Amino acid sequence: MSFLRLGVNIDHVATIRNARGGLHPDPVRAAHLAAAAGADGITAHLREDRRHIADRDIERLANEINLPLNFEMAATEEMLAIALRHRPHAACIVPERREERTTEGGLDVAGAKERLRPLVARLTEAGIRVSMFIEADLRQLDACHDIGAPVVELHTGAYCEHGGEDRDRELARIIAAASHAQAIGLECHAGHGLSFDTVKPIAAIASVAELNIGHFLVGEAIFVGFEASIRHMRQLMDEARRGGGG
Ligand SMILES: CC(=O)[C@@H](O)[C@H](O)COP(=O)(O)O
Ligand SMILES: NCC(=O)COP(=O)(O)O
Repeated sequence: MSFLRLGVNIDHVATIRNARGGLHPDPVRAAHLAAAAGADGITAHLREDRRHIADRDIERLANEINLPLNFEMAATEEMLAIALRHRPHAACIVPERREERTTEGGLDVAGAKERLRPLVARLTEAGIRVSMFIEADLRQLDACHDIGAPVVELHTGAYCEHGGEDRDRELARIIAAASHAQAIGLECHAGHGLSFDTVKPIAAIASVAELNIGHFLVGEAIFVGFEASIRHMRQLMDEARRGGGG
């Protein structure tokens, strides 16, 4: 069974820091703790409104941590310039609306291929591995393949938010999308809203290579500590991979 990487998203360490406008808690310190806890990568989303992660955080993460940095960014010239400046391991292109509380869905790649194609090319030329944050939709997957993106990240928000038959339906969509991604040669990641209660069915999907998880881990850290929160998530992911789905 293939290894499943855990990318820890530290956005909401910065949310707490920004609540008072100071320097504590430091997202880069959180990234070091995540590495010590066994994270395989760090994810950080530099939003246009800088509501949590700041430009200085990205600069320090790029220069100070030894784990691969997955830079989440909107498809804008501003963010492209920042990505080219810091050359993260990966860039995940995500939709953004200033008025949204959090990411509400996947990027409509199929509806913007000619706008996104040059962005993917410029990031790729800089040695940055490009991921597209999309819904579990075969048309979106084919569009990502068409524009040359090597990686997709399937949005798991609807799966996490629903229960019962609706969650089962979302899970089936994600499983089918992950299978299609593998069939057309795309590396498949998944993320958004995952928790201890929801992670195992997603982690059990053999064609998913990476999960990006943040908000829940930061919240759980308030009660058990950041390293323990991450280690628990890692244990659940490993159990799922060994066949302990559920
Ligand atoms: C793309 C995604 O699902 C998250 O990584 C993203 O960072 C969510 O935005 P907030 O972190 O601002 O909630
Ligand atoms: N792309 C998903 C991610 O990085 C983390 O999302 P969340 O766990 O903070 O909802």
